[in-house]
Amino acid sequence: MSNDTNGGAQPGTVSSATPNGIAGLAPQPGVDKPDPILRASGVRRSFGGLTAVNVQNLEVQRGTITSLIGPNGAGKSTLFNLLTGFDRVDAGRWEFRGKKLNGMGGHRVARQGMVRTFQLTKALTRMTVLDNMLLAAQGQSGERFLGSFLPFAWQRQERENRERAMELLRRFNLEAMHGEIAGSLSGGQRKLLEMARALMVEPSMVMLDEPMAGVNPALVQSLLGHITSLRDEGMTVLFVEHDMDVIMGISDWIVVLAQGEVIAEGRPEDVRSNSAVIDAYLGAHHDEG
Ligand SMILES: Nc1ncnc2c1ncn2[C@@H]1O[C@H](COP(=O)(O)OP(=O)(O)OP(=O)(O)O)[C@@H](O)[C@H]1O
Repeated sequence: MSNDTNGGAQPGTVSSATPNGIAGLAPQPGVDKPDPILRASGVRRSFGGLTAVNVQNLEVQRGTITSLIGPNGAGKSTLFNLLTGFDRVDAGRWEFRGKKLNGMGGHRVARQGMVRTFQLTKALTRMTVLDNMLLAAQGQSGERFLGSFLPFAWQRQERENRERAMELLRRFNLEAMHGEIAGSLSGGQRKLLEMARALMVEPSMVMLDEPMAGVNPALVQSLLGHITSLRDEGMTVLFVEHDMDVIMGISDWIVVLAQGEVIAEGRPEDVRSNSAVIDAYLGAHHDEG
């Protein structure tokens, strides 16, 4: 697919570098990081009698690619939703760049610089690629509010948004598709668009929810290249992904959840050989069987 080219460094080469001061960290659940961008403690969420998330302590080191993994039902999506303001905790607190986020809805969280990707909804697939990008900026920056009082500022903002949108579409090799209906994109191109949309608000951290799901294996390397480039530009990336090969190859740090709790953390090589992780995955397979 000519529209999906590698966005930067080779993903296979990044993990051994362990950038940003985490190389010497002890691979312990809940270990403090030297320069955390996100810190969570005592975060709990139950559904009826089931404790879906019970995270005592979790820090994400600034400028890393950190992956959240765990067997089915481990609580990954629930934790992701809680941290990004799309679900409410029963208890706990978390802060991003030193600012408490408890109680903030998703749009306010995004305005703090922590942005998540979303799968394109039906409505979005009927809009053009460019309009998708412009809507992402509008939904997250409070632009409507500005426009209702200051039309000139709004016009300038709109022009800047268009410029940024086209620049990002160029970066993700979607420029030629800007006038096309988003629903006509391939699975891989949709994932690129989802990532590009998240970047409209110039976040300092992007949270990717299964960015490789449904993507043709040939395009996975391209997506990984883009993710690595984001990290290399100084962004922090947190992602939830099922594919172990993908995670081991690209992550600087891995957090493993099982039954809602962080059971292990470390560099890929630490996690790969961790017996608690192996047991959790095997246990989950037994439960399924
Ligand atoms: N809205 C909800 N109502 C009731 N139970 C829920 C709800 N959301 C999640 N759960 C339960 O909470 C637990 C954690 O689910 P969650 O989706 O967070 O896990 P996950 O690690 O993302 O799993 P998967 O990898 O299968 O997507 C599961 O037992 C799930 O059934």
